[in-house]
Amino acid sequence: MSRTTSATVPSGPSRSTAPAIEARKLTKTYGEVKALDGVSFTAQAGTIFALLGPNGAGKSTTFKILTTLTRPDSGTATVAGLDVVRQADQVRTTIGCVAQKPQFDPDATGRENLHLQGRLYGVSRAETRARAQELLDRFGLTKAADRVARTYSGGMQRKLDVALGLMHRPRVLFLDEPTTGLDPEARAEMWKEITHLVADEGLTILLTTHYLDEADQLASQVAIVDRGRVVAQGSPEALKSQLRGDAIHIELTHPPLNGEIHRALDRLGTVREVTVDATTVRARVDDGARAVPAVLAALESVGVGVASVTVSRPSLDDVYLRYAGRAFAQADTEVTA
Ligand SMILES: Nc1ncnc2c1ncn2[C@@H]1O[C@H](COP(=O)(O)OP(=O)(O)OP(=O)(O)O)[C@@H](O)[C@H]1O
Repeated sequence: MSRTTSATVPSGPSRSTAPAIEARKLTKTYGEVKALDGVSFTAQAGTIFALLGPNGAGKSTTFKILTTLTRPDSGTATVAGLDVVRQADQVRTTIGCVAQKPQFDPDATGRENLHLQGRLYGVSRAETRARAQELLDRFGLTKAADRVARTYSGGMQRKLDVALGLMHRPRVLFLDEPTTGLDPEARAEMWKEITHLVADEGLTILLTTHYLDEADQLASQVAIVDRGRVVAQGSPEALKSQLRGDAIHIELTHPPLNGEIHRALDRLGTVREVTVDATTVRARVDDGARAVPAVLAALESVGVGVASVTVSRPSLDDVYLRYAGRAFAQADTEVTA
């Protein structure tokens, strides 16, 4: 199914009105693949902005353009008011960048890694020592500071990577999938650190993620990216509150016959935005609890077996479904496959 529409949802005031990042109609093609097809968004200073999308949506390509690692084919972007193509060198000293792949030297200690990073950025010796200690304390790495980084847990290694990105006190920090591969506890800790960073260091953070809950929890603004385009943008609350009523999620016992479910639910006149895939039906209704008996009866009348029914308030998953025309998990698996 093709995408339906796109939207920008207004939301409440942010801490500052100056844009820290502006992307305008970015395009990028790799051979036959159109990775970006006109990506535009604005992130305000002093906020956390999330680029949320399934695998292959174009998040990393946008990240690479904004951090000057690659150039767009067309379109423009500024970071802290600097053009990412024409003023790439200045952008590099203004931003911190934490890529998906580890950036530390596994055979050096945490402290040595931080000292080296400080020197690479031309930070004075005294400031490097002080900043390294400050970051080790902030990320709970002081005890492990003089152990080689190879011996750190996954969560500690990720924290060291973020600390490296902060050594030169950047104004804007880019985090590419900051919690991928972390266990739930390490993930929660990383979320806490990211939130504190914005408050304590006055940073703007742009993070890419394919975790809906991560964008929902952390970001004051989210741009949902699908197939190289921003299909919806706004605060998580504003995006969700746009969707009227409740979401109904029905797991079927076996794949449905083509068209049967749509016809049966349409006849009820109270069910909208019905999507059906392998063994799942999703739809929206004004009052979930009231609608469920009629929905189940309608499915039974066309011989469809139901394994479970869930009624929930709208989530970012529902927002994605509305604007991309397919469920987030389905899009994630399509590209992986
Ligand atoms: N260097 C490259 N050469 C060829 N194709 C590429 C290259 N980089 C990205 N692509 C393609 O461009 C599209 C967007 O990729 P991108 O990595 O930006 O997506 P993503 O949203 O970051 O996904 P993921 O979370 O899987 O990294 C994908 O189809 C990808 O295969």
